Amino acid sequence: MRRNQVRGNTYRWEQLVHGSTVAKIVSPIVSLVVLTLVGAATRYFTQNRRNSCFRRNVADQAFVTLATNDVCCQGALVLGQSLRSHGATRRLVVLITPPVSHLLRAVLSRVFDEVVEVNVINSADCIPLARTWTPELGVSLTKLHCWALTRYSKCVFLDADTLVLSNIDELFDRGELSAAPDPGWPDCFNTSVFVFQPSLETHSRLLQHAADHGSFDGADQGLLNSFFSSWSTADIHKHLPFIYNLSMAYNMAYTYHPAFKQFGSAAKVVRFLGCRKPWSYKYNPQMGSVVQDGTGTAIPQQLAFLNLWWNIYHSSVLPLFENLRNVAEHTSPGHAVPPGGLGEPCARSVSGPTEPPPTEVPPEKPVVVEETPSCPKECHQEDVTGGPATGTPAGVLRDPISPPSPQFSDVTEAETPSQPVDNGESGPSEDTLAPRQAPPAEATREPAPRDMLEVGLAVSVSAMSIEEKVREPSPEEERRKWEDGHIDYLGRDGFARIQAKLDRFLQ
Ligand SMILES: O=c1ccn([C@@H]2O[C@H](COP(=O)(O)OP(=O)(O)O[C@H]3O[C@H](CO)[C@@H](O)[C@H](O)[C@H]3O)[C@@H](O)[C@H]2O)c(=O)[nH]1
Repeated sequence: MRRNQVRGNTYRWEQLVHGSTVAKIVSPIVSLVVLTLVGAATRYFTQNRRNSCFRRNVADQAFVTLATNDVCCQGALVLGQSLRSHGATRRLVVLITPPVSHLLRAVLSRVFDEVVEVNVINSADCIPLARTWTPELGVSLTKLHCWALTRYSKCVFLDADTLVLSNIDELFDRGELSAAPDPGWPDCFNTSVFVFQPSLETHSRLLQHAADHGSFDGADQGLLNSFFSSWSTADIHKHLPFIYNLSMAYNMAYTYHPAFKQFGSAAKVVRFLGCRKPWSYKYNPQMGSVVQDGTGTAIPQQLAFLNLWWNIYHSSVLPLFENLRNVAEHTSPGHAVPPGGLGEPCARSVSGPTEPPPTEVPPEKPVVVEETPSCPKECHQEDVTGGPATGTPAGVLRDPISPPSPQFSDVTEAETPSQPVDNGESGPSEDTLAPRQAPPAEATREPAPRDMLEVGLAVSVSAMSIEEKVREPSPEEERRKWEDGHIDYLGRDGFARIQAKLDRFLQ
């Protein structure tokens, strides 16, 4: 009966509609409006779903950086915090090498979802590369290991000396290999920022390519440009706009100043090119500005970015050290570090893909380590680098998939995929927090001088600086060097010292 009534109503409506001239005019308009509304609603819901999907962390994509020593780790930390503060929705991964100290590993694990230890690829070990080898840059070849991060479907690599100025998640819409032109030779891409697709096949082809052809600049950029040699002509979509890799060289005026004036404000990633990095400057926290010391005065455009870098360091990185130090002070020596790391995370701990990105540490947080205006630089170094109970790496993973390469004797032997891998679903397991049982394969090679760098922080009310110091090799490292045939005949292993040791032994 109800159905009949409905039918009756429909009939009357049709009669009414078809019978009236007004209805004949109104009907298409109503249909059009209804269709438009349905279309808009569909678009709205689809878009919303897509947005909410992207708002969640996308677990199989990552921003990746590299830091082979404690000094570069300072850059990686600022980069990581800048990504977080701009709402990066992908995971953050930092590749480190064995010389990175336990303290820095612990701090890195507060900012990055994964701290992955890889082997140093040093072009000095490879004859074809040796022709153009420069020790400073050779280590950057280590970034090739990013292709072995196959738990991610796509990644964006950023050098540790880059700083993110706004959200750059859209880079994940690009394919491999997307990069910005190098300012020095725009037919080459610059390898400070690039989009890539992890693949073990590409990884081993890259290593093979390095061994077969070397690198025309002795570093990763030459190698990657000759490997992805069609970049300049094949696909314009793989050319990232320059605003994703704005080069800032110290005390060098920008070569195309009008363009900088016109487009500079749209920059999304800035890179501190060359030998003088932000961490080489002194910073005055009261003024919120780097201290110009006359040795390579920064130009105004660069100064703004340098100040921003230091501002982030001061407000969001320094508290992480402070926090760890506090925790270490409350942890008796030999105490196991609890799962989840050392104390409360300042920035973040390992989180699942659905957790919202952590917020930056509020700038109000007190950050001064020691308030001693006239203290000499060295006096606070141990405050940070030598604190107790920081000897346990927190959330540090070995790279599970670095295949060995005959050309690179220092490349890690492949580890079984069954090794604990942080899947990002929970905090680091006790396994991953435990000190490594066996030294990594690559630790048997002699670390390059730059790899032996540690940092000290000199902090006073009016000046802060990150100080590089060359770490004395441990007795274990000394022994390994000796066993590997790296003998310091003129110094530590000189005949006189050996004789003295023998004499002592024979007494
Ligand atoms: O001792 C080092 C040196 C470098 N790096 C890493 O490698 C990157 C590049 O090294 P950098 O000293 O910044 O080189 P630049 O001369 O500023 O950069 C150019 O030259 C490098 C070598 O080709 C390329 O990797 C860069 O992409 C390219 O912009 C750094 O940001 C770090 O991520 C380390 O981890 N440890």
